[in-house]
Amino acid sequence: MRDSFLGKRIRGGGYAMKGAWLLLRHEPSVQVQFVIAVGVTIAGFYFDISKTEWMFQFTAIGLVMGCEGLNTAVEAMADFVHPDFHSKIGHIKDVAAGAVFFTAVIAVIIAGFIYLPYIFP
Ligand SMILES: Nc1ncnc2c1ncn2[C@@H]1O[C@H](COP(=O)(O)OP(=O)(O)OP(=O)(O)O)[C@@H](O)[C@H]1O
Repeated sequence: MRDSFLGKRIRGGGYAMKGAWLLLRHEPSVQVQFVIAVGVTIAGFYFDISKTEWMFQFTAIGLVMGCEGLNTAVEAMADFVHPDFHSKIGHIKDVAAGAVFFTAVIAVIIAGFIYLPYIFP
């Protein structure tokens, strides 16, 4: 069972959940995003948003937190392979952070589309 197709997939899922827990436990940026995700989920219940709005909201949350997790992995990898200061490492980290920025801007726009009509009817 351990080395079967299903066994490997189940083990992979366990590693992924461990990684998600590590991000939530140790990464301040992911922790902030998690608090914001809980906040907008409460807001979603408060304003009784539609099913489509829930889908966009969860897509935005998943995009931002997923991208932030990958950015954290890129930063850790960069620091591991080249702990010293190097302009190439700086470029790699800036580009990875830029990817998170794209998703964060889109998430703010989606939040505006969802909540502004409820707040200013
Ligand atoms: N080794 C390095 N060489 C060159 N520039 C670096 C290096 N490390 C960091 N930088 C620069 O500093 C910025 C911040 O890097 P850092 O690794 O501290 O990430 P951070 O945004 O502070 O994330 P975190 O708070 O999660 O550590 C990078 O985007 C990059 O411009």
